[in-house]
Amino acid sequence: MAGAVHVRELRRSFGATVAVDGASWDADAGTVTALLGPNGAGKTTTVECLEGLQRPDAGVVRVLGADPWRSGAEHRARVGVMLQEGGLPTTSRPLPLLRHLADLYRDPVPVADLAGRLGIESFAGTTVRRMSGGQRQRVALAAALLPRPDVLFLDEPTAGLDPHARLAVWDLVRAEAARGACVVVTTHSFEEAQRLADRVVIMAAGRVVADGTLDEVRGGRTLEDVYFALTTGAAR
Ligand SMILES: Nc1ncnc2c1ncn2[C@@H]1O[C@H](COP(=O)(O)OP(=O)(O)OP(=O)(O)O)[C@@H](O)[C@H]1O
Repeated sequence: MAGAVHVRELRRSFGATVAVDGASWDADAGTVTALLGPNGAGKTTTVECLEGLQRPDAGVVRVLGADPWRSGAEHRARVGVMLQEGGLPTTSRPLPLLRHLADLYRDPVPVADLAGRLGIESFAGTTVRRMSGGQRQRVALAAALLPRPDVLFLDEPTAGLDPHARLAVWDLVRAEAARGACVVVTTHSFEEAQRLADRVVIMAAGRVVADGTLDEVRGGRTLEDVYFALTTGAAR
């Protein structure tokens, strides 16, 4: 299905701060889109509008053809979300927590599969409170993948992960796209964008300053050069 994620002329302000200033881009099923941009560029605000956590002031956002602000439980079950903070209950251990979440879904990925691929067994006895940041992130990612979502939003999924875990996450994300999911990843890592993404959207000061396939956006230069050329002076 084309156009799994659709953003048109999106605007969202907080008081005098225009967080998103008329952004437009699309992402298709079976692809990974990397959303890049300096701190404060409007990436999280855009993604939260797509997740139905924030309401746009103007413009249109659609996920799987639905307005995420008004959509119900059935729609939400098709959308996987991994937030930076994780939002995991602090006294849980990872495997019972994931098994409990799996029970909420009709056809979950087996917990043992995800736990194995993300190396979660090695800290199975640790409560969320005592986990390292990277361990929490792996559990949050496993939780987002459990329902086999059609659309997956990942906010800096490998920030702070060790190199082995990073590779495992990249493999899993590519596998999600290969089975047909539309994956949107916000990242500050050029390596991550280049390893993962079919398409790249670069935001600066609330606007989209580049949008295309990785090769289109690079245009024969490095992604890093293009990024700095388009975003320097736009940080806030
Ligand atoms: N709830 C809020 N109240 C006030 N201002 C906000 C709020 N959320 C975001 N902003 C502002 O909107 C702008 C865009 O923030 P946003 O979090 O979308 O950026 P970002 O691109 O995700 O940044 P980062 O890379 O740091 O995560 C920033 O100036 C931020 O301070």
